Amino acid sequence: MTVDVLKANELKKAAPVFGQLSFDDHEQVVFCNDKDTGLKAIIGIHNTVLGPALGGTRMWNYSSEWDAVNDVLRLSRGMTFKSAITGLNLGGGKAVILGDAKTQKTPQLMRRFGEFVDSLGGKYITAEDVGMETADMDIVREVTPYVTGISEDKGGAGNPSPITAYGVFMGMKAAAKFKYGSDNLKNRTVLVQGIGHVGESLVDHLTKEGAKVIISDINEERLQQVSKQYNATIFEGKDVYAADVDIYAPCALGATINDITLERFKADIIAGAANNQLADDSKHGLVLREKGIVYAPDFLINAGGIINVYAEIEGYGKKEIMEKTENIYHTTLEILNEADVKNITTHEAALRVAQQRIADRKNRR
Ligand SMILES: NC(=O)c1ccc[n+]([C@@H]2O[C@H](COP(=O)([O-])OP(=O)(O)OC[C@H]3O[C@@H](n4cnc5c(N)ncnc54)[C@H](O)[C@@H]3O)[C@@H](O)[C@H]2O)c1
Repeated sequence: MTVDVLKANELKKAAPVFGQLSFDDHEQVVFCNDKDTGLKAIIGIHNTVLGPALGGTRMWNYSSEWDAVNDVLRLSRGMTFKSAITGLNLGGGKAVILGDAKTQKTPQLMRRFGEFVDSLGGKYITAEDVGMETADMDIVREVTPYVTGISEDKGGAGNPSPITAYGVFMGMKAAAKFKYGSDNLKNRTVLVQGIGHVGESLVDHLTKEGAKVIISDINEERLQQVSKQYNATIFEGKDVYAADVDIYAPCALGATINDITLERFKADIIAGAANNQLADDSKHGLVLREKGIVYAPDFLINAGGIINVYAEIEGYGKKEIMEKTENIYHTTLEILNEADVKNITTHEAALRVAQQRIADRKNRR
């Protein structure tokens, strides 16, 4: 998934890895190459103070290798803060495989990728992300124990996406409580951008709550199917960012909140599953605050998936998974109030909590 923050030309001007803004003190970056299977992958390990770096693998047809490097670095950094704020003993990491998941993903390629993960001896633990299925993680499991998100019949916690969607729903309700004084989303208009694994499940929760759901996706077939199943309205306008809705839920790409889109938002609340929604954390977080748009930090409210896969390591069950995910409601409300009191962005408020937990652990060592 390309990120709008720095384009290839700008990245080239910076030092290739250590000099990138997104490098941000990564502990280790591993480039994996295998001619026989066509595998080209990058594993980013941002921080392991709290535990092994856990984060999914994304397979995406990047427009350049620079975009892939930038994406994996931004994503693995985000995982550090996601696990820290959620109270999990995990560090932050992520992997990207360069290529088209529909045409270039083979069992051989996934197995080879698993061998690279295994070579890190547990410092990085993988899972699924965009372009990956639970079945792919089952293949990775054949060659390494350092994988989560495997099938339930193979001892895993299964597909994390429905849990992620539930956490996003909780975060969205908390944001509504903060903005409107009530967390009831009945009759609120919610635009869900991207109705993939997480987006569709979010549509399900919203529909059951009685919200007016509008959906947008680049996949026409999915649009028709989800619209029919949940009686959701397909977005017909030209500009999804200017849609006249109460809540915008980005569940597709990162960096959709950027210099170009920011001026156009009419929504009161932004709460969605996509990672790295703010193209520039501090700059765009501040503009949202000035415009009075309540932004529920992505790495806080989309943590349901990591809570689910962490169960495979810690051995807790569905009940605890759901309780921890439901708690996203309270944490989100606390962070929104904290940001308000301290007059800082909601992203900054969440980041401070996460960074403090990491600093405390480091000091105790
Ligand atoms: N799956 C999880 O548990 C999880 C956990 C945390 C964060 N996330 C993040 O949530 C987002 C969605 O994850 P997913 O697993 O549902 O992915 P997915 O690949 O299943 O779904 C993504 C959907 O977005 C659509 N899409 C792509 N570009 C679009 C565009 N420009 N406009 C509208 N739609 C577009 C795709 O067609 C697809 O339907 C990703 O950013 C992912 O990193 C997912």
